Amino acid sequence: MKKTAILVRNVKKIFSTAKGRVLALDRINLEIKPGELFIILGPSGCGKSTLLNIIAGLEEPTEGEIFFGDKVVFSDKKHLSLEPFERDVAMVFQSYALYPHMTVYQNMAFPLKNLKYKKKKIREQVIKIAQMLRIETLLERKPAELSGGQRQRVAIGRALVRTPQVLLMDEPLSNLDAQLRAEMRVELKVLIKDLGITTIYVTHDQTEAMTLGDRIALLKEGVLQQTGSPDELFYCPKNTFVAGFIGTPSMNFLSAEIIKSIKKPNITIGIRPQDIEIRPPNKGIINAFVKLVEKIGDKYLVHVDYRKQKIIIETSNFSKEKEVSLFWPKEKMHFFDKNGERIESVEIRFSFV
Ligand SMILES: Nc1ncnc2c1ncn2[C@@H]1O[C@H](COP(=O)(O)OP(=O)(O)OP(=O)(O)O)[C@@H](O)[C@H]1O
Repeated sequence: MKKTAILVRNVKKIFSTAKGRVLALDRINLEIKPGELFIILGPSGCGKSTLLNIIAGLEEPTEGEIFFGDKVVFSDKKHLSLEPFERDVAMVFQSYALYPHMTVYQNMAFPLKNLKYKKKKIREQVIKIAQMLRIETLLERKPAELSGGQRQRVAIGRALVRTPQVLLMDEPLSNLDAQLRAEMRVELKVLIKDLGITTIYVTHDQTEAMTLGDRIALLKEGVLQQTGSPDELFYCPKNTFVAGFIGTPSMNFLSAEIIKSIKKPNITIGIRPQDIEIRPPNKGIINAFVKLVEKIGDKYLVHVDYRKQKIIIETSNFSKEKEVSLFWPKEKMHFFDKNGERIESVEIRFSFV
């Protein structure tokens, strides 16, 4: 098996608009492995869809190169750009444009008919994928007779029937309600893994990214912040943006100063809400005042004030104290320099400011 399914090299995208140029992507480098479920994550407008469209061949980068396996599918130097169908990609979007006059079966068979598959082969393939998606009983219905979740399954089925080399998905579950989304997410992962198709999945939802992805690339304003497994991004964020974007509630940030150091004295200390323990006053590291307590399921989110900075603690037991002390294990602290970049230092002596 080839080591790399998709290689994105130094991809830059500038849109020219009436109001000037928009730098949508700035020198993006990615290496996606065969069979990987790879997530492109980031806030609205960060360039996720642009990057996906560029990989699909629906949009051309301003600069850079893209490889599918050993094959160049885009190169600015070679003035080469393959069409989407030449790249053998299938796409699923947020709005699933099914043909309303066709049945589910006909919708799913459509891509295979176009490829001039034999009737028997089409039937076998549609039924196989419909069974995997658990829509085999709906094959004779029209899209209007289906629920949102069922329609989205049909759209996914239609993308998968011809077993493309690469599956590209742009927020495919965002039209579904929260419960259905969570269910579909799990099913989708099982299906993609069963089929072994290399998949790139765009979302702005970090929970979705963390549960679905083998690896995640997190973008901010067209710039790649970090690529890694969900655990790498959660436990070892490269900067304060990644640290704050991944995990709910967000990581707490506290200002501090390095003691006995001339260089970079101001730092930020990050501690996740789940890593903080509430103790009686003076029994922890810092004393703080409780401002608000939220109960979410069987958990409490305790909001406290510490020297005008807000800290959130997630805990499973809390009795209504007003004054508390907070404790956390040393190894749970994340250190960032004044530019927000992670500092990998085992021994940092600091004081809060
Ligand atoms: N055709 C275009 N012309 C000009 N600017 C564009 C065009 N398409 C996208 N942009 C700009 O490029 C940037 C990236 O857009 P893109 O749609 O890729 O973001 P996104 O991360 O997918 O956002 P969302 O999550 O809101 O869909 C934005 O600033 C956007 O306004």
